[in-house]
Amino acid sequence: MSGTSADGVDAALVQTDGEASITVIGGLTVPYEEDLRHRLLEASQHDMPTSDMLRLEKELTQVHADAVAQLIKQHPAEGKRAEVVGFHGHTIRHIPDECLTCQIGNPWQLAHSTGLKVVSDFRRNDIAGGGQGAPLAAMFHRALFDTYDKPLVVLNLGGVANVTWLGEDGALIAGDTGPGCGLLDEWAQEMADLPHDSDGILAGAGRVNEPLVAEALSAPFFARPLPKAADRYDFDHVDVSTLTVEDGAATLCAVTVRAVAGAVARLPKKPKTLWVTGGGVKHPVIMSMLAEHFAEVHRVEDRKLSSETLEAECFAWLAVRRMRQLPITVPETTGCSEPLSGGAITL
Ligand SMILES: Nc1ncnc2c1ncn2[C@@H]1O[C@H](COP(=O)(O)OP(=O)(O)OP(=O)(O)O)[C@@H](O)[C@H]1O
Ligand SMILES: CC(=O)N[C@H]1[C@@H]2OC[C@@H](O2)[C@@H](O)[C@@H]1O[C@H](C)C(=O)O
Repeated sequence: MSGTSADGVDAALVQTDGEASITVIGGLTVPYEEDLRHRLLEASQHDMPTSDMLRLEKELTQVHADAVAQLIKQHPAEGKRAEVVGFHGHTIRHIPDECLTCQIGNPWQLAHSTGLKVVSDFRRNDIAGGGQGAPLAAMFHRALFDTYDKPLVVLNLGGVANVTWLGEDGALIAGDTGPGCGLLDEWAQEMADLPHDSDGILAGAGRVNEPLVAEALSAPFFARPLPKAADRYDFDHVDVSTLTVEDGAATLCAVTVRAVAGAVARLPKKPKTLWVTGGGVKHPVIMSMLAEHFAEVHRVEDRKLSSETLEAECFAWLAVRRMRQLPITVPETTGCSEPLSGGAITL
């Protein structure tokens, strides 16, 4: 999995039936070199010449192949028994309202490098079937949190933020809520030359500008009910450029958290617990702002799950579901018209 933050490839080795049986054997992250990260972010925002895009795809795929090789080397006995790689690739466009999405990554190259079957292109069947193409993690969250006290919400704080609401009797609703840490990353890079607001050092010293939060959240996206999905760059209208670096960071955290709270408030029942995953769990200001809106907030680590590799585990699980012809999306998770399988198999 290469998430929208473009910080690297997360990989996980998982033994699963694509249903309730999920055993995570190991996981790791291979960070991108600065130049590759820069070109991925560039390609995600601007049209890129085709040959440059193909070079980018080839290099990106090679990092994924290296991640698989490292993981198998770390766990040789289980690694030898690996059957399939779930390969999300990297999203460079997501425009569900036009039925468009694009994840780059060459499954043939990965299949040759690893000697394994590859499942890729997870989102386009959902889009073709009337869905938003994201989020895809909802059914995995349901499988993981099946025995927990409901209703609950799983919140992923990556570049974009997405939630899965789980009710009693297996009910689920999912969707993207708005920005995750993406806007904050850009702000930290532009204003402080930092890759991100590490440990909340900027936001922790700032004050929230309420009028700017209200203005940011007045965009039509935030009024739409779940399920809905967004591109990482759909929130460029959020403008804190008049503020100091610290106040801007605090205000961006508030935008992320209020958007989550607003989306969850419109769900059928208040969650008892919010389980948080993704890199945002390491941001203390975001976490303490969440605690102002939700009675119980936990990192997924509190239940021995990994916020770093949960999405990678999800795509392993989804790959197995694809091999078994099981659905990966339902109308409540993406708005697709019927439960749909997804993913292309490269033998
Ligand atoms: N120590 C830290 N302090 C504050 N924030 C952090 C820290 N470590 C990571 N982050 C945040 O987490 C982000 C990465 O999160 P993650 O890897 O879950 O995103 P992603 O998977 O790329 O995104 P998406 O889920 O949208 O695809 C970083 O860009 C940064 O904003
Ligand atoms: C189009 C796309 O890549 N969307 C990502 C992004 O990052 C978080 C959020 O937006 C989520 O909808 C999705 O990723 C996760 C893995 C998902 O599909 O569940």
